[in-house]
Amino acid sequence: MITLAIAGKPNCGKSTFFRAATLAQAEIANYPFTTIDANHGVAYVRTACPCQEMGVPCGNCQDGVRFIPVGLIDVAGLVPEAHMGRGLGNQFLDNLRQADAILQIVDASGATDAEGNPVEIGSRDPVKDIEFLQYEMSMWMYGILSRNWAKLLRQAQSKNFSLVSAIAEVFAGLGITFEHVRDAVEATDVDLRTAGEEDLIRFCRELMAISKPMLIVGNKADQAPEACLDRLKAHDVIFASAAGELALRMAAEGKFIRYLPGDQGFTVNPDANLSAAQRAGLQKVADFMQRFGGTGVQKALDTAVFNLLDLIVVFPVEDENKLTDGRGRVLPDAYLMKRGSTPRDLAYQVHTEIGEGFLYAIDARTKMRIKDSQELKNGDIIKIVSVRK
Ligand SMILES: Nc1nc2c(ncn2[C@@H]2O[C@H](COP(=O)(O)OP(=O)(O)OP(=O)(O)O)[C@@H](O)[C@H]2O)c(=O)[nH]1
Repeated sequence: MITLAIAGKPNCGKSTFFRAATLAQAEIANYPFTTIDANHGVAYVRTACPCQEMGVPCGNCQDGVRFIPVGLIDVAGLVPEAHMGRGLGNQFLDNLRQADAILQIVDASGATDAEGNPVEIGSRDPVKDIEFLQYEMSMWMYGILSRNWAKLLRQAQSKNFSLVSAIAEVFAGLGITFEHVRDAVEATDVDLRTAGEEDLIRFCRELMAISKPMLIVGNKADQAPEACLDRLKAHDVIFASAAGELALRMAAEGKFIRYLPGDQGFTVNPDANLSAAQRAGLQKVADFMQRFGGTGVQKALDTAVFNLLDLIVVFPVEDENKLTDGRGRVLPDAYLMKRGSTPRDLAYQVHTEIGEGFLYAIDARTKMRIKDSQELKNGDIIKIVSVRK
C-alpha cells in the first residue's frame, strides 16, 4: 500500500491531522479499523468513481466519489538536532523509511517555537520550520553515508566499482534506488570521488528530496495571521485546519452533518440536536472552508498521491460489459499506479500469475484491445486477458 508519513516539530498538529485523516465514516472505509496503532493508520484519497458515467451503480462509492486507502504514519516528536540522536531522534527518523512521500506539517500560525513550545500567535516565522525538517532529514542521511564513506572510497579504487550502485545499496532500506542516486548526482553535479563534506551534504539533501518527496501543509491556518500566511505562500503550501477537519468528521460520524472528506462545505442535518456552542464551532469551520476551499486535509492527501507521487487510478474488471469481477461485484477495486504504467504492469499488480500469463487487455469504455506498450490513463477501466486465472 502507498504510505504517507506525517512529520514536523512537536505541537504543530500532527496527531490532530492523523486522527482526522484516519477517522472514516463506515460508508467510506472498507477497513474495519482505520487506526492500526497509535502511529499507523489508514487514510483515503478521493477520486471520481466511473460507475455513474457508465450507468452501473457500484455500491463502493458515495454519489460518485470513491475513496482509496493509503497508509498513514504519524512520525512524532522530531526536534532540532534529532539527527544527532536528540529527543527520540533516530528511531523516529527511521520511521520515515516506510514512507513513499512525506506530509510536512508546519504551524502556519507561528504559535510554537523551534522546539514546539507554545508562544504568542504570529511570533515564530513558520518558514523556518520548513527548513528545519529538510535539514534534519538530509543530515541524518549524511550521517549514514559518512559512516560508510571511507570504506566506499577504498572500494572505489578498484576498476569496475560503481559508487552510485554502492550508495544505493547503503540506502536500500530506505527505498532508495540506483536511479534516485544517479539523478541526485546529476542534479547536484557532485564528483563523488573527490567530494568534501559540504558537497556530500548537498548531495544528501537532493537525494532526500528525490527519494522522499515532501508536501508542505500549513496547519492551524484557521488562527494564522495574514503575515504568516503571506510568508508561507512563497513556498507552495497547502493551508489546512486539521482541527476543523476532525470536528467535521466527528460530526459526520455522529450524523449531525452531511460531509464527505474533501467537500468544500457541509450541511447540518435538520434534526441534529446541536448546542449553541457546537453550532458556533461548525460555523467557524464553514467560514474557513469558504475562504480556503475546504479544510485542506483531504486536499493534502490527494495532492501528495496524485501530484507529488504522480499516481493514477485504474479499475480492473473481469467482465468488460457488466464491469464486474468473477463474483459479480461491480468495479470492486481501484488501484493506485505510477503514471506510465502499462496493462502488463496492471496484470502484475492484480496478481503475479496473471502478470506472467498476460495476453492482452481491453478498455471497457471502448471495448477495444489496447496495446501492451500503451500507457494507462487515470480512470481507465481495464479487463486483463491472461492464460492463467
Ligand atoms: N487552531 C488550531 N489548532 C490546532 C490545529 N491542529 C492542532 N491544533 C492544536 O495544536 C495543539 C497540538 O496538536 P497535536 O495534534 O497534539 O500536535 P503534534 O504535532 O501531534 O504534537 P506532538 O505529539 O507533541 O508531536 C493541540 O492543542 C491542538 O488542538 C488546527 O488546525 N487549528
